[in-house]
Amino acid sequence: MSWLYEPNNSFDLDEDDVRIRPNPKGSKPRTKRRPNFDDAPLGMVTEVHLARYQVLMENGQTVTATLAKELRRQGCVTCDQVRLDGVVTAEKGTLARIVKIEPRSSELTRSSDESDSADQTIVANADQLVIVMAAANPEPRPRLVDRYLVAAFNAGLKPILVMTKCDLADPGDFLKAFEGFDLRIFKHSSENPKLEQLITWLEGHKSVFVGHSGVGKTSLINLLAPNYERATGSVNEVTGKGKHTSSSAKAIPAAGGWIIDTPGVRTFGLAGINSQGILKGFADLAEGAKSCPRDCSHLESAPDCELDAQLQRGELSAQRLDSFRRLVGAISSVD
Ligand SMILES: Nc1nc2c(ncn2[C@@H]2O[C@H](COP(=O)(O)OP(=O)(O)OP(=O)(O)O)[C@@H](O)[C@H]2O)c(=O)[nH]1
Ligand SMILES: [Zn+2]
Repeated sequence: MSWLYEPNNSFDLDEDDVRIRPNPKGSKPRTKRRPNFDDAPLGMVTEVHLARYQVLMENGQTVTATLAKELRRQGCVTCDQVRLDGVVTAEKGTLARIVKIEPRSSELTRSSDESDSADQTIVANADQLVIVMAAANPEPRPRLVDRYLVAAFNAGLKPILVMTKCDLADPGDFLKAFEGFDLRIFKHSSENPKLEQLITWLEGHKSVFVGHSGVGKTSLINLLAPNYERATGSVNEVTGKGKHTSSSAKAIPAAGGWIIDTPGVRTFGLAGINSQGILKGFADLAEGAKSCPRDCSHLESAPDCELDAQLQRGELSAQRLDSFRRLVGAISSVD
């Protein structure tokens, strides 16, 4: 448990409170005693750039801040609710300090495909994932949508699939593969944008937009947030990959909620995600799966999978089970 959650009455120090560490400089030993920042000014991180955090405060001002050393290991990301200490003003050249990160309601992480490297949290506290795919040019990629769906369900985010460039091709056939998911679908064409339905879905939510290069994600965000100019140079034009030091998710107020643009995030690794995470997107299957043998893969090949028994008894939809198994298959093929 971190020092942030220490009860207020624990400020009487005794010897156990002193952290013993090698102290070559002979400076004073550090103690656990720290101020309580529960009432410090609160804001939301809208962007992280080169260890500087843009924090939108409750009074509408945007303050630039650094992250207290104690919080660096924990990490602070876009949409984190944070408390500030120091010079909390929007004045140029001043720097505040993030001294507390409020508990997160969700974490969207880009887990690596190599299980030994660390996951990278991209956005905190979001509740929707908007998957942007083009109907053509570039061709839609069903496997990539599956990966995004796994990431969304695992993080507890509601997915929305936006098909762009519907003026170039009819995405009807492509979309048939996604009928078995709890997934809202929006068809878009920049030639004739009719965004009302999408805007109602975005209202009051924090929605993370993801998509691979060229699908029209920036064009769409610019339509939804006309005052937003994406910072250029955050994505390498040649490799299409974001530079880790400079690219970060950026939260933009739009459509009565928040749109979070993710330059440089093209795909999500799936290592470390298990079928339990995917079941979060399949409430109708989750109950039955509890009766499965321990470590059941829930795949068609799994012996005694309770989901098969339920299917035979007509208690669940074959389409839903197929869709669930397709996503479980996607994570299994990585391991
Ligand atoms: N025909 C058609 N073209 C579109 C549509 N939306 C975007 N485009 C075009 O597709 C190209 C790519 O659009 P962008 O918005 O830059 O795509 P992006 O997904 O942001 O791509 P990156 O900048 O690489 O991340 C541009 O030439 C757009 O004009 C659409 O609905 N229909
Ligand atoms: Zn099972």
